[in-house]
Amino acid sequence: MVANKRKLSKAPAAGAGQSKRRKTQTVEKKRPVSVDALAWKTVDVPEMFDDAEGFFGLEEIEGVEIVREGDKVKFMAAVKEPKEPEDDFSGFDDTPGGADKTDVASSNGSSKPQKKAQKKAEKAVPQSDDDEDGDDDDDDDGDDEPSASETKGLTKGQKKAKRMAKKKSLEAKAKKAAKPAKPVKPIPASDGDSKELEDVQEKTPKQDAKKDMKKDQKKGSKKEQKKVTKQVEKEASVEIEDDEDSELETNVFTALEDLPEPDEDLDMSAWVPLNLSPQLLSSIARLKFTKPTRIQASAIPEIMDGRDVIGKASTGSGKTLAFSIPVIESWLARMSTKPTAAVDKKIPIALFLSPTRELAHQIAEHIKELCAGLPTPPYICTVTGGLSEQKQQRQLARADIIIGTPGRMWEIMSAGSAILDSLRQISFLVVDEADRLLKDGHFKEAEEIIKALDRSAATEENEEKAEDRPRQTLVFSATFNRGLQQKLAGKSKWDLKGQGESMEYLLKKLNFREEKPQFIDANPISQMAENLKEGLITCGDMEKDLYLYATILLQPCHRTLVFTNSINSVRRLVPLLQMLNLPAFALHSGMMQKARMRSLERFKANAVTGQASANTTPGQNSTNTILIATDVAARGLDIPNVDLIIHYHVPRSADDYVHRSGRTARASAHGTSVLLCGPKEAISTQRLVAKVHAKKEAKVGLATKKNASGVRTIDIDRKLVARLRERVVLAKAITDATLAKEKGSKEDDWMKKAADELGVDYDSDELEKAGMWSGRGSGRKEQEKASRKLTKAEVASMKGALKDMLSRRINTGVSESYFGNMDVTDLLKGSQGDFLGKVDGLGLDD
Ligand SMILES: Nc1ncnc2c1ncn2[C@@H]1O[C@H](COP(=O)(O)OP(=O)(O)OP(=O)(O)O)[C@@H](O)[C@H]1O
Repeated sequence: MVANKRKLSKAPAAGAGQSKRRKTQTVEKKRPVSVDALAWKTVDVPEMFDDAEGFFGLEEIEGVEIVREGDKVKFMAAVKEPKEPEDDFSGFDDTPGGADKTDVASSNGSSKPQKKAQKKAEKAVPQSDDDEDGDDDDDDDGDDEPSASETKGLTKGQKKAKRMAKKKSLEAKAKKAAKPAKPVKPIPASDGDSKELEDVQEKTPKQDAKKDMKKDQKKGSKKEQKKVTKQVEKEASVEIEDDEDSELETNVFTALEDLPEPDEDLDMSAWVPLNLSPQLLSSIARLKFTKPTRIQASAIPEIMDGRDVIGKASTGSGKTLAFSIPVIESWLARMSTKPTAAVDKKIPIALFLSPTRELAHQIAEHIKELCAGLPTPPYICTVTGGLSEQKQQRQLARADIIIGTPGRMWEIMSAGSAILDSLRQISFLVVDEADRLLKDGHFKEAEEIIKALDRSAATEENEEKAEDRPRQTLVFSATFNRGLQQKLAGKSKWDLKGQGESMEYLLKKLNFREEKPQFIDANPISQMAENLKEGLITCGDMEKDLYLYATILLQPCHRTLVFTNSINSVRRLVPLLQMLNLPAFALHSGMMQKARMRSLERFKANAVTGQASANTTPGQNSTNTILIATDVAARGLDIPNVDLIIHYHVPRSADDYVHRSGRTARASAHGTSVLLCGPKEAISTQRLVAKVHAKKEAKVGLATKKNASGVRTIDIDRKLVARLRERVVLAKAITDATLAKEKGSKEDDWMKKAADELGVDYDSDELEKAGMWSGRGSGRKEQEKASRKLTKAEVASMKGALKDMLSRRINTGVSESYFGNMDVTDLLKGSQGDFLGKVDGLGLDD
């Protein structure tokens, strides 16, 4: 094994002996290259595979020598550059605000052909859009890692997609049998050194791929130059050992080096009643948190007293530290009494469960920040899907605190890993966002995890008695259903027998140590954050894109988070806003984990404080970054300076509304939440608002301007919005054309290949005529067809027209004949660089 490794590392070393100059010239010389540094060509598969799970992509490569050394394989190729990781919207400029700059036909006013193309576009892409009402098939309910029961119930389309993928894979295997030495490997690893290549081959969980490769190696000669096919998981979980993982993990949230030094003069007396250790107090001072929040002040002493706690407090009120501080205190106490025991036999002190991957990583970062000042901070391990399981298994073995999503956690626990034994000895089980985590998609895994934790290590069969168990249970959220709250608060009977698959049932399963856990409700009156302003804009069902754009332009802010109810909407809105020069990024559960993390990083990184002014060029408004997300971003995410939340689709439940809106106005910050409401959503919106504000006001409903609490109807300047229509229609036409072309060519390619293999003629028009595309979605198909028919020149011309429009400020209604008498500087002081004249924003500040 060692000898082999030496051999492998020797090959590049020989090259290293050459002069730098010679090295750069040896372009054609074959050298060992990582699988992912090869110039893979994507084999198109139809779009219907996009939402299915597992392997759905194929890539191929030619001109690669495969060299076998012992049980290792090297790929020899004349490849210069490592391949860039795939991005989500290949057809669009990845740079925020990226309306295509090279394709522009003219920037000097709309030319005749531009106008013609524009008209054609407006015809081809009507104002209506199936997607705007959120009634898509690709709902994303904000849960990560669907349970086994969920994947079992695949839709017809997904099953068909799986069947076809299987067929394709069998065909590929059959071809491979004829041509040996075609290694198949799942998912690209990133940085292409041969060590990583070994890791991928040794550790990939995709056993089929491994078997295929071994077979090929046995059959093939030592050196064969063949066409290699690799399978790619598209937007699915990636199981790859990769240094980039840890880099991303630590970069997503505040880097620890950035932490300020403790301020000696800080008055920390408000923390004294909590009896924290001087070490931890100094760590909190470093974070400049001079007093505990309400939930921290109430929950920390109870937890430190050894009680089980169910904590409820509004979004952004510091719940993470409320349950983390006592865990760290307990860990410090353990370290001071028996550090060697803890080191000898690593028993983690706590297991935290989170419903989403991003939240799990964020909790880890918050705890790391808290512990940054400690002489020996605890080792924290995140166990989430989408990243290398092998690496997580290794980290688990030395973890003091484990933070995981139920899906991946159960995957590891159920594999009979040694970690089970030590997990049974944890001192804390923390369930964050409990109302989400203990139901729906996570129910089964959560139940299994709890059962496994309670099984006696000795018998493996019997559950331990609660009093014998060392574990405290902490359950937190901003929302618990009202019936449950009453039970928890002792107002009705805590009798949860026979509740079936409900949250109450699982809470009972949590086997609290006490008959009744301590229920702490830090915000019994309102669930909403104190400094949140809520507004509602009514618009036509099919005008949401226009009103979304108008809201973003009218409300100057640093970061805007837009929530939709479907993945398709995210996929469509991101390029649409980019086409309108707005810096938009995507986040949904169909994305690969690294792409998700990258989006979050970009969303956080781009924001620059500062208002637009007369000097701001149109199109460079003061909204610095926009994240378009499904409910996967609704829970727990703590991103600074998010000042505006837009609900593009009305949320499915009042709780979702609370959590989405809670991404702004966190801690003591201010923020705004705006619902875009079409006529179809009016009733559900009324109900939702009534539910959310039920306790705060006797008379519930939408608030008037005078009645400032609750959700205010925003009197948006409709004339001004109308002035934005033309550019939105044009941007939408360009976006739809690009998306339709991409989708169309994939489908056509696939059908042609299938027809070829069957030996029949392929004619897409004939297929359509034969009614293959009729039924649900046929209207959308028609639109797509019309969009696809736009020529390249027409699209380029439309881009030119759009660029021209975006370069001009939007007149707010000032007659140009008065310009001579006006103070132009004052005139240009719009709330955004996009407007000529002053605009009033959304009017929620008065
Ligand atoms: N005592 C404190 N003083 C000031 N800021 C604090 C304090 N405790 C926590 N914070 C900060 O408040 C913000 C929100 O905290 P946290 O993410 O824990 O909220 P949460 O209650 O869990 O919200 P959600 O319900 O949305 O998950 C974080 O940025 C955190 O650093």
